[in-house]
Amino acid sequence: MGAAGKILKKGLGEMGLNSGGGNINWFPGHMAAATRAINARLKLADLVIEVRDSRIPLSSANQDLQPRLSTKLRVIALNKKDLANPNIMHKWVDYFGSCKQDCLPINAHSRSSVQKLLELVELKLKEKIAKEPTLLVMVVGVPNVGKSALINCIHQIASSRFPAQEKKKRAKVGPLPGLTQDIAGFKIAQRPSIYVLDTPGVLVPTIPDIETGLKLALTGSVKDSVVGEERIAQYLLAVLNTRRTPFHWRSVHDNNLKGLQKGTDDKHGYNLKDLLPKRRILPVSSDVNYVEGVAKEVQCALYSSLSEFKGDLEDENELEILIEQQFEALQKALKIRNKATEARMMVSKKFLTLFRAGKLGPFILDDVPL
Ligand SMILES: Nc1nc2c(ncn2[C@@H]2O[C@H](COP(=O)(O)OP(=O)(O)OP(=O)(O)O)[C@@H](O)[C@H]2O)c(=O)[nH]1
Repeated sequence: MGAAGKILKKGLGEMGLNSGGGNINWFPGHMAAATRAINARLKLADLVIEVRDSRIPLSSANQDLQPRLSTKLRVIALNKKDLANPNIMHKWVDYFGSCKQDCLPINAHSRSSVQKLLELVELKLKEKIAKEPTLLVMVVGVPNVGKSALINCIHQIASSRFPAQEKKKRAKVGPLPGLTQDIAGFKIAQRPSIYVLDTPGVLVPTIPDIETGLKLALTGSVKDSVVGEERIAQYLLAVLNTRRTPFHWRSVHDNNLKGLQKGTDDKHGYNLKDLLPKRRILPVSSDVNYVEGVAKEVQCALYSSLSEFKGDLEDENELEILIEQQFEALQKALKIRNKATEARMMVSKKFLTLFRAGKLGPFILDDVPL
């Protein structure tokens, strides 16, 4: 386990949680029922689209259901590819290829991306297509990976392919003759008919260790309240520092400094432009600029604190000291003036929001297995 892993283990240990992850109640109440429900519906599916988060291609799987899923015709859709590091993505595609598993990085908000996924699905179903009149595709995945976004996009594509179909086309299907049942889905192909079920199967993520739990929390598959925003932010800082990511933000820092310098230089003289009434800026673009500006401030703060740090990043105690300094630097960068107790929570929430929206850059948190 790296220093990032140790830090979070230590932090969670103080909360009285164990390091194995097995005894933590990550998903109170729903586990067994959810798994039973998915198993029953999986029987009906001719092909399964397993949606995973591109940022955690392995951690966003459900290990309990993998044996079951691997017996089915399956395509793994690595969703949110826009948030994942494109320089590493191809290694994951190669990895799944080496496991003889079809996989495709997608962005569920992009129609052309989902269209490519449907082409792959139709190709995989080609063999079955010869034998069956109606085929069913089911979308499954752990919470928040983008199953609904994908299904909505498939619905749009289906409606343009078959404009006559009502909002919820009902497909008559059944696992055995005589046991036909009505299932709601969208028709994406004809002769034979291929339907994509309109309700996704929500899988319970597997949490074999705390680090996996933290990655799932960081990407939104585990509720923040289960671990706490501060610990998730602490983990994110540990990951960024041990990967030396803030060093990549040097140019952001240098450009920011140049900008500040220019700002003070400009103040020396009057400028006619400053006296004219300001043009109204559309709120949407000013919001975007504001968020970009905040993200830059955060990157500069983390770059400065890491470059000034003289300790050993592999030593968990020293890394922890750096992280404490960075919480303070982030508070300034984010202009949070609340009391110390509230400030930490606010810093964590804003920092996580920036990361989750991809404003700190694209990441892949899992390592490709050797
Ligand atoms: N950046 C990005 N965001 C996405 C993408 N797909 C989905 N999202 C966002 O991810 C969040 C979760 O998407 P959902 O479609 O609700 O995910 P889900 O898997 O149905 O979630 P549950 O209902 O909790 O199981 C939403 O904010 C989506 O807008 C994507 O490809 N890229």
